[in-house]
Amino acid sequence: MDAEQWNKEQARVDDVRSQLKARIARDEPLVSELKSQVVGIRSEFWDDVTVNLAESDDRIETAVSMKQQAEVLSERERSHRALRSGLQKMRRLLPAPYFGRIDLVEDGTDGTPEPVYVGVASFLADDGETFLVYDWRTPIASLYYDYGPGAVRYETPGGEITGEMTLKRQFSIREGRIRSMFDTGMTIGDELLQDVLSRTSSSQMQAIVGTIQQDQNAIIRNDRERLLIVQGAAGSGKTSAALQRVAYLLYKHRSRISAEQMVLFSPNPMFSSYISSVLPELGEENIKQTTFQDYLELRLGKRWRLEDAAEQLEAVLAGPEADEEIRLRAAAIRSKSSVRFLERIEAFASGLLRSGMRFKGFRLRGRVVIARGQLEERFYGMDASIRLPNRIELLKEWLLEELERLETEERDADWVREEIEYLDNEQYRKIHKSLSRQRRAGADEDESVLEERLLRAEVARRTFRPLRRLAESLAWVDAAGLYKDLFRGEHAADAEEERWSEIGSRTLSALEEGRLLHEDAAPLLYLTELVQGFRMNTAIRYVIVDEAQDFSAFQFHFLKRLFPMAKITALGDFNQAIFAHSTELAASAWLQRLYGPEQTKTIVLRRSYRSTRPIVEFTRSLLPDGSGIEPFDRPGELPVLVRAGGPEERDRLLAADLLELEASAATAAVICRTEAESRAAWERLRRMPGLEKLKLVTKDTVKFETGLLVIPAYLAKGVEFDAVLLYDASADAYGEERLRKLFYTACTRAMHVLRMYAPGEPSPFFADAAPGSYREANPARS
Ligand SMILES: Nc1ncnc2c1ncn2[C@@H]1O[C@H](COP(=O)(O)OP(=O)(O)OP(=O)(O)O)[C@@H](O)[C@H]1O
Repeated sequence: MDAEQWNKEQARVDDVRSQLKARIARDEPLVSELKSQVVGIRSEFWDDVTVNLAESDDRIETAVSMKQQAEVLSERERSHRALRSGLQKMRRLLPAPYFGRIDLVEDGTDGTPEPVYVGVASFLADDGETFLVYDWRTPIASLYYDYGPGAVRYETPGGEITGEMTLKRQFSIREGRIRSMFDTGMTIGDELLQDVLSRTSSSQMQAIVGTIQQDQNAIIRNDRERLLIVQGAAGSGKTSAALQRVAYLLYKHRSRISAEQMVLFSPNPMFSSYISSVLPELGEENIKQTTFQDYLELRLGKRWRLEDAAEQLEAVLAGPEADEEIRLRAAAIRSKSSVRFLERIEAFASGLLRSGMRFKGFRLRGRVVIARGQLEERFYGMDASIRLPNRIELLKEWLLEELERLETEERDADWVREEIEYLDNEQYRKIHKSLSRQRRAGADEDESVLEERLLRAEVARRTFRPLRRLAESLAWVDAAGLYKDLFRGEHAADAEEERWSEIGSRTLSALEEGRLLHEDAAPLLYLTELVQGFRMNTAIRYVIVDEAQDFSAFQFHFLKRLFPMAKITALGDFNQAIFAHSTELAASAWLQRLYGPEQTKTIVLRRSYRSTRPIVEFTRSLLPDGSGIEPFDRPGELPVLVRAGGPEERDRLLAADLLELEASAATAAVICRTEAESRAAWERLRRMPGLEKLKLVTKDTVKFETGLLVIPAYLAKGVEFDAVLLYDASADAYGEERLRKLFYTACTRAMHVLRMYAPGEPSPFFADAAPGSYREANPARS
């Protein structure tokens, strides 16, 4: 880049910055002035309105006066909000007003190229028309991500615009100084990306707007189909794209959709904390984040001891695959997460229209007042065309009426007389108040008769209250009983799932003990909702599912029903499918069918940005179909397999490496297979000199912190570390084929350094790695 160009661009940066500073200086006092006005109006609201309610004229005057004040207040609040948000944007732009420039000659104009500067927010000149900076989410800015110099086109709300791009330039600006500047072709410069990717990790994910790649941009701006599936290699920017997508959608639909109308399903609370700063960094409010486990807890948690996904995984990893119990458990998880089971539950639910429904009767003081049989009789006495949830609703209405009738009837029962003795003072006071009211109203009953009548009514009402609540809650539909039926008698005999009868007896005994295994939670809830009717949330417009390969068929069906007005974005990587119930995303026929092919789009991301080229070359060669994964050309050291004579030696070598890495890496993570292994490793390592500060991450850790840490592989999903030290890469730990994806997931967390320690024979996965893609070290012997 010649000096003249550089100086010109620097002069423009200086100019934009001085306009920003002038505008900030102008608006700052205005914002504080408006704020004090708002606070003032709020506190004086009642002083300034004439409150006089005595005469009707006064009342009108009061209402008018209040309305006027309220209007002034909301107008000031609006202006304050708008000005404050403008100020925040300008402050964000000040250190680096933009990161890109394209020159565009629109078709039908005089041929003069129009420069378009792209930054994190728009900034207009004082004339209110000239864009000094365009927000990266404006339609014209999409050219920056989608094209290189040459013919271009983009969509605007007013139609398509075509033209020619004559220049594409990227900047790295810090504190107002241009640090680097490149003219580029199609892709957004490797140089800048190199620069961004070579940094060390942090406790929070970073925004990537300056270097979004074309395929990522397609994810960010897609707003057509109901379901967007993204299958992307480890580190290909799925989570990043998802978050910039949220920012884009909030901008695009800013007058219609707010952050509360979006929800992101993340794998665990620590991951939520890791990504929580991206949207604020982009000037947007955070959207609600939740986990599927939270939803299950909310719906089922009170009645059951609910196992979570981590506990399930730990159970499956607790012993060798050949272990009979483990094999059975894995088979159960697979079967219960399958589409076949889902369809079987649906068929079972339709069968309930004719027979097999289960209810729980209502008891009052140990006596059955509404028997199961009565409920069944009414249920099956209804017209055959009425759907299950409608029948339940009708039955509930009948139940409430019936309870009311019973309550009236019961008032005269002897037990009521006895219960009256136990009424507390408060109750008595209430009744006497009501008594005197009725007296005033002219009731001519004898005082004591009237009192007794009221007391009896009160006792009956109190006693029936829990029954009424029960009726409302639909807990009288015996959903667990119905679910158990799937594992008993004719239904179990019909099942095609492998080893169903053994799975059945395990399931039944867990349920009897009040334990709900993770794989049973979603199916049980699904069956319950098929019978009782689905609860819906119609306010949510966008649902983002990260680590979507960990969602089962049931969970996707839930999302569809739970959020009927939402578009769903499902991002995942089948190669990181560490749970037995995982979904193949792009290749999954049933997922494609969820909304139908017309409403489904799949985007595949192949390029991996997180790790250096040597790490990607090593990790992809562990996969049977890994050749499709493209490394980004960032140099680094070869992954190392450190052979140790035994666990003690491994600990010593690993501890020495940790201490050495501490100087260069913001975060070095010792990754273990399970929580139990992590805890044991942590106990051993932190006793070594210098490692007292080593942190242990568990599923209860809610905040992601940098430093030296020990973490189980499944919790490390989605996050990244400068250095990864695989605690045990021996055949003992990773000898089984089923652990390949867990091994891959652990290794792909590394950005710059990957070291794997084998205290015994190394895992057979090393034999599959591409020749020369890692080196061996045998430090103790060398
Ligand atoms: N276009 C980009 N520009 C700069 N950095 C990027 C870009 N795309 C991805 N990255 C970086 O690559 C790393 C991995 O991104 P991210 O976590 O979004 O990937 P992922 O596909 O969700 O990974 P995984 O499936 O392994 O969890 C992050 O550090 C992210 O900032």
